Amino acid sequence: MLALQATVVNEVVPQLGTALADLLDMEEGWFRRHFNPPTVLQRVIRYPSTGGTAGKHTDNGFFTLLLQEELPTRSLQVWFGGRWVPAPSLPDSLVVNLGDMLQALSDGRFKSTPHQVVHTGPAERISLPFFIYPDIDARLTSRQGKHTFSVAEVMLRNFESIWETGNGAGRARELQ
Ligand SMILES: O=C(O)CCC(=O)C(=O)O
Ligand SMILES: [Fe+2]
Repeated sequence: MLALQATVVNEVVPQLGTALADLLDMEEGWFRRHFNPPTVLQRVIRYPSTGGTAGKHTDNGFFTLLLQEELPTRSLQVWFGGRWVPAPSLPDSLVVNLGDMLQALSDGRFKSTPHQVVHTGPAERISLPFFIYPDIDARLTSRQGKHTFSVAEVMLRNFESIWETGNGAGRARELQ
């Protein structure tokens, strides 16, 4: 494993995951039990210097850790306070986007983060998202019992929606 992947999986995910589970008021040991191990999807995205975009969407996992190349331009935009806010790429930092599974597990108390990428150059831009899900074999129930789902089934539905039917990711359709 690369040093970056080891830091993400062994340090950032457990610390942030435990803190979120606490905020969600989940029972003692909930994070350890359902993220043993976490499911981590890693992607490398290149936006050419001539420009490139990622349409507005939410990520469908628990949360996403996004490492952005340090550029003076702010291509990642986050929907906040009723408008698109550009997110800076700060040195040695990760952007955290909350995912749809976290929204469901919190019975809607936390909202997944709508975001999009509008990159207009002049340099190329590389981003490295780590999509963090619970154990792929987990079946989870939200804090108030309103949602129950299988992690594997939700992941498969998301894959089909993006890559087979072309309907976009997460809450993409709600955001239109
Ligand atoms: O390239 C980025 O900064 C974000 C990519 C993204 O939102 C995604 O892959 O889900
Ligand atoms: Fe995303």
